[in-house]
Amino acid sequence: MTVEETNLKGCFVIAPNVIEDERGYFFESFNKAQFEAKTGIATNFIQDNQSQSSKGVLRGLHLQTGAFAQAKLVRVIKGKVLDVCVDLRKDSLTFGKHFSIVLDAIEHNQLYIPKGFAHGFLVLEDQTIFSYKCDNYYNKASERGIIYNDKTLNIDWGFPTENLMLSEKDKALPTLEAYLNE
Ligand SMILES: Cc1cn([C@H]2C[C@H](O)[C@@H](COP(=O)(O)OP(=O)(O)O[C@H]3O[C@@H](C)C(=O)[C@@H](O)[C@H]3O)O2)c(=O)[nH]c1=O
Repeated sequence: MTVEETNLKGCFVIAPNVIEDERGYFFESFNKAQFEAKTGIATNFIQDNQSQSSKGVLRGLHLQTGAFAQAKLVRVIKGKVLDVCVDLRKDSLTFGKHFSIVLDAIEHNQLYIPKGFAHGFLVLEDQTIFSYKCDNYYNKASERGIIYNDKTLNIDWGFPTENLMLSEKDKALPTLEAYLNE
């Protein structure tokens, strides 16, 4: 696997070694020892999640705060997404900056998102299956979020916004400014 740090410290793009033969392909989707050696980050993933979405669905921007903050290792099993993470670490030089990347089931690329980031993705193909590892359990009371089209964050989702499909919960998320004043 190859690992490349993004413009946001501690946030990495990971490309697995995909081995192809006449039957199809094989790759190690997670290898703790290699991950830790190449990122320098000790991991303890304890929950795996999977979701399926139609094209035009946007999930996010989400995070859990406090004792239930989560680092995530995200990837696409089927289809394609534009994945976005936002640095909300208050002591970070890149606070408020985001990183975005297309993740798909052809490249099998992954994104490691540290604790203290908000995360979201826009689904670019129908029946996309998204999968991720988390290093902390789901805790409803610790869930927070920021509206995907926050003017300060200024994320280019590259998709006509009138066609997006969001949960009622996500439509009601606060701006970055309101989140910071919560
Ligand atoms: C995230 C989560 C949700 N749920 C439940 C709550 C709810 O009934 C249903 C769907 O939850 P949501 O609408 O929050 O699902 P979703 O919008 O897919 O939430 C996810 O979005 C992406 C962007 C992330 O980064 C994730 O951490 C997570 O917040 O699943 C769990 O049981 N465990 C979990 O870990």
